[in-house]
Amino acid sequence: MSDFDDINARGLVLVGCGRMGGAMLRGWLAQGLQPGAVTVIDPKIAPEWLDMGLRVNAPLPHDPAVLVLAVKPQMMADALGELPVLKDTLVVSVAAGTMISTFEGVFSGAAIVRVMPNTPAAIGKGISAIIGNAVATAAHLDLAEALMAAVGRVVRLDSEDQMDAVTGLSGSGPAYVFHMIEAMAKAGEAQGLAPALALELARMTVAGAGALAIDTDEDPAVLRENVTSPGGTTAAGLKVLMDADTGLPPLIARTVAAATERGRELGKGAK
Ligand SMILES: NC(=O)C1=CN([C@@H]2O[C@H](COP(=O)(O)OP(=O)(O)OC[C@H]3O[C@@H](n4cnc5c(N)ncnc54)[C@H](OP(=O)(O)O)[C@@H]3O)[C@@H](O)[C@H]2O)C=CC1
Ligand SMILES: O=C(O)[C@@H]1CCC=N1
Repeated sequence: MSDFDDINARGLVLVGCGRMGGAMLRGWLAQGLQPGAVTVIDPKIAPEWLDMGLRVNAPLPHDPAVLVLAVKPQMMADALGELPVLKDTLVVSVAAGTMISTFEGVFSGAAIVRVMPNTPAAIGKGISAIIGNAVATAAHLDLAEALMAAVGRVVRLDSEDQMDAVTGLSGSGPAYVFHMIEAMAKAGEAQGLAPALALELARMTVAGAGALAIDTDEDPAVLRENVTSPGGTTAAGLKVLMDADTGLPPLIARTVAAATERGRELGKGAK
């Protein structure tokens, strides 16, 4: 990615190198970000990051191209309090809930882009939604988009109001899908399959269906119908899964609503 040229020259600061910060960093390094251009601030950084040539808990460069904030929303105030004033640095936050206005209170006059990524970014298969503040120019948004495009697809939002729903859907979404794998494997076991076999079948079924869903222009409903023979096994299964009262649709609706609401609460400072 050509935008890494500026970042490699001026530096990128990553505050918080846990599950999400680490997933993005892994993706960026694979795409050409130079380890020596990255300053990672994380007091309890995992040992795996220590021998990669990163600048770990080192003094910050005086004018980094990008500051990425990837600490938990509940830790954000502490993390922000430890940072120096930065000039001309694009501030990117991936924190759920934490509003752009919170960062504007700390980085006065700065371009700020709020991003909601997800952990498949670690293998370049993430989806990120981005929204900038009023100071963020087209160039700032392009830089944020390029950074996130290095680890997956990017969509731009019209309004920050959409961010909690995005968080509840795609930010948290990989966990729902992993749980689907767990649940399918358990269900296979209940029908007599050995645990390892059931897990392998469930994992590859979800992975293969996901790959097929993005490899074609077909609507997911059509892909579903392609599996469903009239009077066959899938129809019998879907009768249960698609039940309007007890099936997946109301369950997923409640799931995404609960996650979205939690994002709103975090945005209001809930612990
Ligand atoms: N995980 C995910 O799938 C996604 C997460 N996010 C967002 O990413 C952010 C990070 O989440 P996640 O990676 O899961 O959380 P983690 O707890 O895995 O990572 C956060 C890291 O930040 C460290 N940390 C805590 N305080 C500070 C500080 N003051 N300065 C520097 N580092 C600090 C933590 O250390 P310690 O463990 O010692 O506290 C930890 O290593 C959250 O805001 C979350 O909303 C967004 C999308 C998806
Ligand atoms: O669970 C969380 O709060 C974070 C945000 C989205 C995914 N993980």
